[in-house]
Amino acid sequence: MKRSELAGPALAKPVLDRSALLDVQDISRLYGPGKGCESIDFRLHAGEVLGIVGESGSGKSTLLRVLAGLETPDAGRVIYHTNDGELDLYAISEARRRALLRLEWGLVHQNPRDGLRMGVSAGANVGERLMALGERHYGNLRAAGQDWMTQVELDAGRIDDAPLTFSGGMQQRLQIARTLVTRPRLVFMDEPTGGLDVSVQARLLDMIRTLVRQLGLSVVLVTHDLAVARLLSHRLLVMRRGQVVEAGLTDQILDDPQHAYTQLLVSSVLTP
Ligand SMILES: Nc1ncnc2c1ncn2[C@@H]1O[C@H](COP(=O)(O)OP(=O)(O)OP(=O)(O)O)[C@@H](O)[C@H]1O
Repeated sequence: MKRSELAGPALAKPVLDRSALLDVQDISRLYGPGKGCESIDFRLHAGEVLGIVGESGSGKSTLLRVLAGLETPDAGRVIYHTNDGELDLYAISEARRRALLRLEWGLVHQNPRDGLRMGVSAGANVGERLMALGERHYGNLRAAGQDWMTQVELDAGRIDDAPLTFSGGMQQRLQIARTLVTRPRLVFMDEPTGGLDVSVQARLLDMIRTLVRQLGLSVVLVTHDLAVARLLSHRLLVMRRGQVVEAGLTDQILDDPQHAYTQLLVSSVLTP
């Protein structure tokens, strides 16, 4: 991202539904001293985008995997607030955790190949997640495929093409369509614009920002790119060597960082 984009406007604050969606309580997952994540606490509210930032190796992806039910923590609890009550993510069965990811949550990987089935058509990639929710009507599945391809600004005329024939940016759009078609209550994104050309990144970011706003999505976003964090996140956690060194509103943290590490992170982006 360019400096000028970092200085751009923050995501407009939605009227937040202040109900808690996720409570993260003293979570640790360490592979070695300072490697992984340690003693992490925060609450995510409905309609909120929480950015997790920090340099490479600071533990962002480890934390995201634990939050998304993909890696068991050494200690701590992840409490998910459903409409029917609370679920303790690692006290429920593996099958129930998998079902959560399929039915109520969404995960956008940095590499779209990790989130798509490359050999089947774009439409099938979108329709498949709906089928997991019980939709069987071919016409409805196809219409949803076309609708979502349009929403992510892909040519719906390419619904029968395999994602293998798409560019990296197009594959990422398709992965987002596949994730959002089921209208998940909570979405995890790991470097969603990483590995793409800057101009492709900027257009994709713009689209993600629009969808987040329109759908009022609740998102946990991992990024090492402060410009991405600025554009998408309402609040930030800054991680260093597995620990959160600073947390707060995005503008406050990026405009007036308090911790020496955050000051370094911000200045290393701002200094040519
Ligand atoms: N499965 C694993 N086994 C051993 N060490 C691991 C494992 N996964 C991550 N680590 C280590 O834990 C630390 C944190 O890695 P993690 O991927 O969470 O950081 P990150 O902030 O997401 O970095 P990046 O942006 O480079 O992915 C690193 O030192 C990494 O080498």
